[in-house]
Amino acid sequence: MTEAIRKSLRESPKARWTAMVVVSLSMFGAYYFNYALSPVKPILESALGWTSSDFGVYTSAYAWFNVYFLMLIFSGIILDRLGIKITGLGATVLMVVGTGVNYWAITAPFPAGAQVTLPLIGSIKTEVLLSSIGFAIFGVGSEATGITVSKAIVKWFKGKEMALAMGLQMSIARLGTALALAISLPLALHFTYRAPVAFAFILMLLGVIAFITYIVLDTKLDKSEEHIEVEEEEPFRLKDIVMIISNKAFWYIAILCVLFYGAVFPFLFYATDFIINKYHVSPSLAGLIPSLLPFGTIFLTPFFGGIYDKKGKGATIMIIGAIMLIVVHGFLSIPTLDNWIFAAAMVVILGIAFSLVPSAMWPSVPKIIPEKQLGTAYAVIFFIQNIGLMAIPLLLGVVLNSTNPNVSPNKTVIRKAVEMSYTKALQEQNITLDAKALNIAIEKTTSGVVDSIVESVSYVPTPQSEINVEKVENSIVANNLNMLGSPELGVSQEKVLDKMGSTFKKATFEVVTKEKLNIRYDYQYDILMFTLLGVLALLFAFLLKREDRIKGYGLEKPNIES
Ligand SMILES: NCCCC[C@H](NC(=O)[C@@H](N)CCCCN)C(=O)O
Repeated sequence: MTEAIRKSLRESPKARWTAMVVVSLSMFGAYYFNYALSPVKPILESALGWTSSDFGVYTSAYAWFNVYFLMLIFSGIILDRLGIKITGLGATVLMVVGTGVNYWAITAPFPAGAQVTLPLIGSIKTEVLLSSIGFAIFGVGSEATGITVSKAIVKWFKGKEMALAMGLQMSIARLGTALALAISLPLALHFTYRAPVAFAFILMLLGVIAFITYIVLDTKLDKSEEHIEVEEEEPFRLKDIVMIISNKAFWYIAILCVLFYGAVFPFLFYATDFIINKYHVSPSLAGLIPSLLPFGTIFLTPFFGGIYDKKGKGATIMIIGAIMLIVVHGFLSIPTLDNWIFAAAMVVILGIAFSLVPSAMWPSVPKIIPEKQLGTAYAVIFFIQNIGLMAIPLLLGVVLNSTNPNVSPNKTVIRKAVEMSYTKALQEQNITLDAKALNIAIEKTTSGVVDSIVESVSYVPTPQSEINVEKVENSIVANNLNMLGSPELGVSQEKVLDKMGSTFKKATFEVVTKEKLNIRYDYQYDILMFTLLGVLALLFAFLLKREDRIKGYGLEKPNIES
């Protein structure tokens, strides 16, 4: 392997830490954009009529091209063959293009209800499809930048504070996530729902500038090593992929990665709804609890990285993180522990686990795989991780629906009754609403009723066999119209619609709670699935430690060479 230790620019702490900060800034915008639209979901629902499943399609699009077109694998090979500079520049430009397409898609005036029909996906709103394509292009750029940044950090920090540097790189990236959680909604409320995407576009341009600055530093590093005696490395060849995938320890890390991230990211995706359903809290408080996690990791990931650099124990750190994962999900699955403060404490512990494992896992890869193969190695790990992050939420959805078979049909009953109530009341009051506005009003009223029942009422649901769906629907409609009463003269249409919304919420609430319809999701089996992922992660962390003992990779040794 290349050994360049005589007066290389790497020897200057100022130079290598500057390089770390500059290259990490190219990922800051990526992590911002990844989460920029989540807080804006309700606004997009009312402004563009997006539904939750539209959001599901949009979110999953991040991995489409990386997984189905193997773009991540190609990115890894390109990185190892063409180097950090070309790959990083191409990848950051791709993020700009993807964000630009996304912005255009939500700005272009498509006719209301414009849809396209695609094989496998079925009918999809034109703007959802186009913004998803933008997000998929962005996903290719973002993941390719991720592996490039990792390889760049190894280049500057091998034998030095590599885990601290990687930890700080992740912190800088997660600051982008924190920024998205903090400012996306205010930006959208103050300007328009397009503002967070426009801001992401600016961050992506800054990301390209940051990477160009990094290229200058990287070129200086290469120059500083030109005259140093180095043992020449063989260039990367395609057969190197075989070497990577025939390495047992590499597979243990890749599997540990997908299991561990699979028990964190998809949990965060479902966490708000899980907390509302199990801990009886309002959606706004429930939304705050999962956001504790990224904030904690900003400080803890570099902290644990620093420990790994100085004291070693990389495999042990991963084992501890996996144990914490099991404890957290295990406790969250216990039905009687239903206090939200307890849930918040568990999320904080999950944050510690989510700092421990990444702080040791990513810097361990260069101890197992030679530097010239690192791009491909990181790419294969990211690829497997992306497959898991696409598949696990789908599996969770299937488990949730099959363990709660009545919840979704009962919610449909409520929605249908609310829809019938609006149609009748609007007819009676001679108001014509366009289909989009009507749909939004129905969605808002339905989710308002469901949320307030789940938050504030606890009852043993009536067995489904005893529910007469038609009778329940008719009672809801009758109660809604009865409570609404006759039209008031001289009141604006806006006020009438507001009154309909609030009255229908109250009246529907009364009937649903009287009939004791089951509309609360029980997440127990999903959380047990996360616990199982944790158990498997622990198993692979132990296997990794054993393999390290056999092969002597040095995972338990400090990263800083003395
Ligand atoms: N030096 C390696 C850094 C990896 C950080 C890691 N990122 C990922 O795993 C990406 N593949 C992002 C996946 C996110 C998908 N929404 C991290 O911990 O963020």
